[in-house]
Amino acid sequence: MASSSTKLVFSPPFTSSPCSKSSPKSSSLLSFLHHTTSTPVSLKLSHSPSHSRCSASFAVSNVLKTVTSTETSVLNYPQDLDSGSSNPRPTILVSEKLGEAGLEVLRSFGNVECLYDLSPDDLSSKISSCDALIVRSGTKVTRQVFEEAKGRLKVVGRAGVGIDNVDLQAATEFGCLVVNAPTANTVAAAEHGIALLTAMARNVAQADASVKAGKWQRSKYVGVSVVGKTLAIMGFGKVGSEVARRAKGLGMHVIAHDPYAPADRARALGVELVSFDQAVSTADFISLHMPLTPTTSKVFNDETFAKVKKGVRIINVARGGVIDEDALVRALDSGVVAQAALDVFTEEPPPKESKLVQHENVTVTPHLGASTKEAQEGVAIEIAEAVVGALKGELSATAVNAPMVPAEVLSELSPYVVLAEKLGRLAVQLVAGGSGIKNIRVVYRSARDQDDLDTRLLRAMITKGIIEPISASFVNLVNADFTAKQKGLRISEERIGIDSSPEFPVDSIQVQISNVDSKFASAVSDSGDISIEGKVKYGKPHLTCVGSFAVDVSLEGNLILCRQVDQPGMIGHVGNILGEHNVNVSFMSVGRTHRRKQAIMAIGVDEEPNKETLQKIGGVPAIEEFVFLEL
Ligand SMILES: NC(=O)C1=CN([C@@H]2O[C@H](COP(=O)(O)OP(=O)(O)OC[C@H]3O[C@@H](n4cnc5c(N)ncnc54)[C@H](O)[C@@H]3O)[C@@H](O)[C@H]2O)C=CC1
Ligand SMILES: O=C(O)C(=O)COP(=O)(O)O
Repeated sequence: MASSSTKLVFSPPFTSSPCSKSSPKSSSLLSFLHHTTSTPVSLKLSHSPSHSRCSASFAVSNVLKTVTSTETSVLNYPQDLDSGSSNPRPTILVSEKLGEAGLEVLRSFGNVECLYDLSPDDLSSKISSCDALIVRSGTKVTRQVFEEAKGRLKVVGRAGVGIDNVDLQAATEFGCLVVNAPTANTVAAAEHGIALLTAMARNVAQADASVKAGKWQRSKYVGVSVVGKTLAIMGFGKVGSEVARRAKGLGMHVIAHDPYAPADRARALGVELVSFDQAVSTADFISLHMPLTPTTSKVFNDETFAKVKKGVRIINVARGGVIDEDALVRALDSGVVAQAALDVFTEEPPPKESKLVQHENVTVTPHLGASTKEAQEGVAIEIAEAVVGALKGELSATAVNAPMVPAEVLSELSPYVVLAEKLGRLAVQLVAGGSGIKNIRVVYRSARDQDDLDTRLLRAMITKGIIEPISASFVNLVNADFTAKQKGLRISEERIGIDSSPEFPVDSIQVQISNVDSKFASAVSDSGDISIEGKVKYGKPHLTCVGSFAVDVSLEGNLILCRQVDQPGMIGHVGNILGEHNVNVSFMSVGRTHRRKQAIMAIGVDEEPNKETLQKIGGVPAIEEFVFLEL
């Protein structure tokens, strides 16, 4: 049983609910895997006393019905693709050229429309009839697109890596999942980087144009050798690493700057990780491979060019925006930068009269980094599978604005996800109207190791359950944290370790709402919070605790909670009233504090009782309070 030898209590210590039957053990901090938003989620380490003063709980009847399917659609889109439509297949808009193999995957699942020349306005007016949108780098998926989608757009697939053309904040706010295809074009981009590096060093493009113009200028196009030269890779991620590997093969000395790259990956490739200044000041060639973000925007500017080795050569297959293009023109004119080879531009296509593009020491390509047959087929399949998965309500391994949850974790958490949402829905309905909800505490009891319980899904579903009954907001895993923050909800999570089999991820989930009045006083625990607890039993969600009362009711259909004086005949009495009004009881459970004192009756009902039925229940003399809750 319990081993509570470790007395780690982080302030404030949490007192376990009297309902909790599981004995606690030393608790540990629940790790929050990649919690990416700034939502005020706090997590505390606690140790609960090893008492268990649960009132006796007994099921009055056997389960008459089982809960409906607990199959998880964690994205929980606002409307069911299949409902109310003569054409249940989703509509997938592909706005840029996508490989045939990917289109095949999409066509097997939905109606695919390939419209490659949409203006921003056309896209905005088209989008409200689309469930998914697939883009490359040429389509700007702006806030306006999400607004005009009017809730229908469920997923944006970026057939490639860079997602700087998608307004991620807007996507998240609208609960639209964004997925990308981050691996299939890595080699293509690296090969293009090397092609530009060597072509630039040997003036291939300029010499080609010269010969085609009828000239033969051998001395004008004398190049530089790359062997023995120092190449600085800025951004040592997938593409950067592959460029490094190839440059090593060319006999270059490779250094890299990347504040987030693991040193062992660099070491394994024989690459030294250095500071930004060291990289730019020692390199003969600088190759850019970082994403365009607010931090990297125009990171190559006048100040940077003042630090480089005179005559440096620059390659950019990342994003045009990481360079201040006017500053680069100045550096080229002054000879500080000898040459540049650019695949990407701040504005694409760049203006015809662009000084940078027209510069004689600049080699350009029209964003061709990912454009090999092989990469495009790979990217198309990668994105099509991610989009189809997302449309089915699954999370993709390449989700950009939602946690990436492996399929096996999803399937394991599936019944707990259903439980979490139902607990959220119940808890919020127990709040008396008019009282503002601010602080929600979620307590997970689990035998799993701290790193082995990912609660993001559960938290999102509790948030959904709490918010949706009291507002018009639609909440899913993508926008749960954002929406909670918008509504001023503070959700804190706590994990209490228990001695039990770690076979199941969670033993119980408790939802507490603080500083509010309840319309059902018995739901308020000793600590003064509305508190309910649930468990998954036989794969189905059950309510196991209301306030200080233990109950056991399958969370199916709707629920009536009554507090009564514990005396014989109550179950029959209320059961008769419901039966007379044709309301089918699916489950009943009574929990009490002391014999013949107060008891709580939890009654699962298939149909919603009408006002008259509820009044009759309320009129039973021994019933002190009752509440009807929709699940
Ligand atoms: N021209 C083209 O057709 C293509 C362009 N790209 C571009 O290349 C970029 C990199 O792609 P991947 O290597 O696949 O992405 P990645 O995510 O694997 O690598 C990016 C690396 O940049 C690093 N980084 C982030 N901020 C940085 C900073 N301030 N300074 C230095 N490094 C920083 C990251 O730590 C990461 O290691 C993409 O974001 C995309 O914009 C990618 C594929 C094709
Ligand atoms: O994958 C990327 O980030 C790219 O830049 C490739 O862009 P593209 O799909 O060729 O428009």
